Amino acid sequence: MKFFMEPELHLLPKDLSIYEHQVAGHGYSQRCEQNPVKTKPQLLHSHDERCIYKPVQGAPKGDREIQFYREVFNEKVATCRDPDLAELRCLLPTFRGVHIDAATGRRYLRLDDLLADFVQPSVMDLKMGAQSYEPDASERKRSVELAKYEHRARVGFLVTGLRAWRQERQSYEQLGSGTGPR
Ligand SMILES: Nc1ncnc2c1ncn2[C@@H]1O[C@H](COP(=O)(O)OP(=O)(O)OP(=O)(O)O)[C@@H](O)[C@H]1O
Ligand SMILES: O=P(O)(O)O[C@@H]1[C@H](O)[C@H](O)[C@@H](OP(=O)(O)O)[C@H](OP(=O)(O)O)[C@H]1O
Repeated sequence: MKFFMEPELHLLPKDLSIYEHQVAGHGYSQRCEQNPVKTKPQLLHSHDERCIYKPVQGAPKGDREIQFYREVFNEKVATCRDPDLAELRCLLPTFRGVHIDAATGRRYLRLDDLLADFVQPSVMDLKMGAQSYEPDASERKRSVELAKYEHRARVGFLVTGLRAWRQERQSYEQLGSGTGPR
């Protein structure tokens, strides 16, 4: 019940749908698998609010992400630990608080849907940098990340997912992690 004591927590609205334009990230691979049992929480969408609800990840990543958005979108920029963070606002979806699903206790970040104005949007998800694990990552995490794209150290980024609308075929083309320059 700890979460209900947080001052800036709101209830998750009803009538949310699974976000159809997610191309990578947590929960995505499971969504693509044929297994009907989905244990990972999914990115949710409110068409009317033009927002997405992104599941807060486990510790420590989830709370770090909340802290990051709270600092960037803090109205009192002068009280930010790093006022330069406010310059990131124009590059990020607007953060509109943390919501909780009362039934499960799971928390969600409410963010503007960057694709709300687009019809048949094409989306590419990238991870910047030559490495995507922390210095103290487990051997397992290292090998999972290294196996995703063998040219990453040289190319300097990884394409984690790409979904492009093909007008001539009137359908989406989907490419997964590991796509990229060779
Ligand atoms: N505000 C948004 N508007 C539209 N689509 C979004 C938004 N946020 C996320 N997405 C979609 O969800 C995907 C995953 O988002 P994101 O990379 O933030 O998730 P993540 O689980 O933190 O991923 P990772 O841990 O791999 O960085 C994006 O590639 C995009 O398809
Ligand atoms: O799509 P899935 O199957 O949920 O897979 C997750 C996805 O690849 C995330 O990008 C990754 O987090 P990071 O980008 O933070 O490494 C996470 O690693 P994790 O399990 O170590 O959190 C994976 O489990």
